[in-house]
Amino acid sequence: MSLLPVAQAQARVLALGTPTPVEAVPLADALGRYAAAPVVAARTQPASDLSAMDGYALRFADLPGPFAVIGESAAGASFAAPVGAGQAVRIFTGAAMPPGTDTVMVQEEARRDGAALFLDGEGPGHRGRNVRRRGLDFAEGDVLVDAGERLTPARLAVAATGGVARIPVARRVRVALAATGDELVDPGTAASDGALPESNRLLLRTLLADMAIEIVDLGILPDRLDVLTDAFTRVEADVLVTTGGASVGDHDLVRPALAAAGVTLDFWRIALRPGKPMLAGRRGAMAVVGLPGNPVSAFVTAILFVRPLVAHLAHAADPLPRTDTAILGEPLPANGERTDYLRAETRGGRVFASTIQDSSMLRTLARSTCLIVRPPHAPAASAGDSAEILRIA
Ligand SMILES: Nc1nc2c(c(=O)[nH]1)N[C@H]1C(S)=C(S)[C@@H](COP(=O)(O)OP(=O)(O)OC[C@H]3O[C@@H](n4cnc5c(N)ncnc54)[C@H](O)[C@@H]3O)O[C@H]1N2
Ligand code: MOO
Repeated sequence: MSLLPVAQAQARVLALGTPTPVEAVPLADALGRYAAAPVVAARTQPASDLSAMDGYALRFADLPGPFAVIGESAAGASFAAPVGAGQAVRIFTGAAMPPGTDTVMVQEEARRDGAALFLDGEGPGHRGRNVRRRGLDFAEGDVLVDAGERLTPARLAVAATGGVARIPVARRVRVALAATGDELVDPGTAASDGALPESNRLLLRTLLADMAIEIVDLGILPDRLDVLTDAFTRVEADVLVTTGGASVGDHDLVRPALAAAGVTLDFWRIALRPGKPMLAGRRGAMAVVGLPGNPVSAFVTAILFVRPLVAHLAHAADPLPRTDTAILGEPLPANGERTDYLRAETRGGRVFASTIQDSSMLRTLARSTCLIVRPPHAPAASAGDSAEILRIA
């Protein structure tokens, strides 16, 4: 079987999943989810012309005054009577402009003598100065958040201001996690020399922690065909993610166990380093992604495939990770046929790839701030060249 290019593999993984049903949730519960329909403003903001400053509302044409102060307008307690020529109203930030006024004189430039008001400074430079016009931010009926956009704190705040109380989002995505390998033990367990603390489920759980998911933890499974097959047959989830046992060794039993559990394989092996032995398939509506066991390979494939798949199920319009551009601090050799994701650090505004790029080395990964993306057959690059990077810290 030939190696699948990364972009094709991503498209095929996304196509394996069915976006989950929609529920309307209160704004405070919608963080990190994706709007399943456009969020539309139910009101105009500001709903009327408002003062942007503490000072005096007046008619620009009457400047430089003097003015007679005839009342006060505060946020939530506006002055409703019409304001005539030569008159002004004391006003505070966020308060409605009284009818007839069009400009605010800031209080730092005002001098009061009883009800008389004098300009004591340059004054507002133009009609409408220090006034926020009705609808400045948005109008009723405007789309505040597009369908498929991620709900960030700022997007939730604008929805609240738009008079929206609940947003339709996908129900939580159920993600089943299984680590495989006879050598693996729970972290912190007193263990023999041959034992290795298991870290991939933690990596996956935490890489997905900012998304609306429910984890179905299948734990650490041994390298036994019957046990793996049984676990993969019973699991109920939107996505099953396994790690380890994806390669060609005698103890790499994930593929045969998935097949025995009724999973149809869509592809196996990607033109990717690290992460080549990844596999993907489905059982009914459940998407299945088998990540390689090496922790760095699991990390890279989780970012390139698992997070996007979960985002796609959660109705994200744009689920793939975004890359940036950075300047190389050192030359890089020409690349082979696989897209390479080099662990790298940023120093002085330039990126430096780690000397050893072994996919077992978590400390190197932990020190890295980005992955340098080297496309298939990229020519050698020099210090100072720009390169595509994926930020990871
Ligand atoms: N003859 C070949 N051998 C290998 C190939 C190949 O093409 N031909 N591919 C290599 C590549 S690339 C990778 S990546 C690995 C992936 O293999 P597996 O998915 O079968 O992973 P394992 O053998 O189970 O484990 C690899 C390594 O990672 C450790 N591991 C596994 N799971 C965890 C976990 N949950 N937490 C921490 N560490 C874990 C495991 O102990 C091994 O050291 O195959 C190459 N071989
Ligand atoms: O692809 Mo493996 O993930 O290079 O080490």
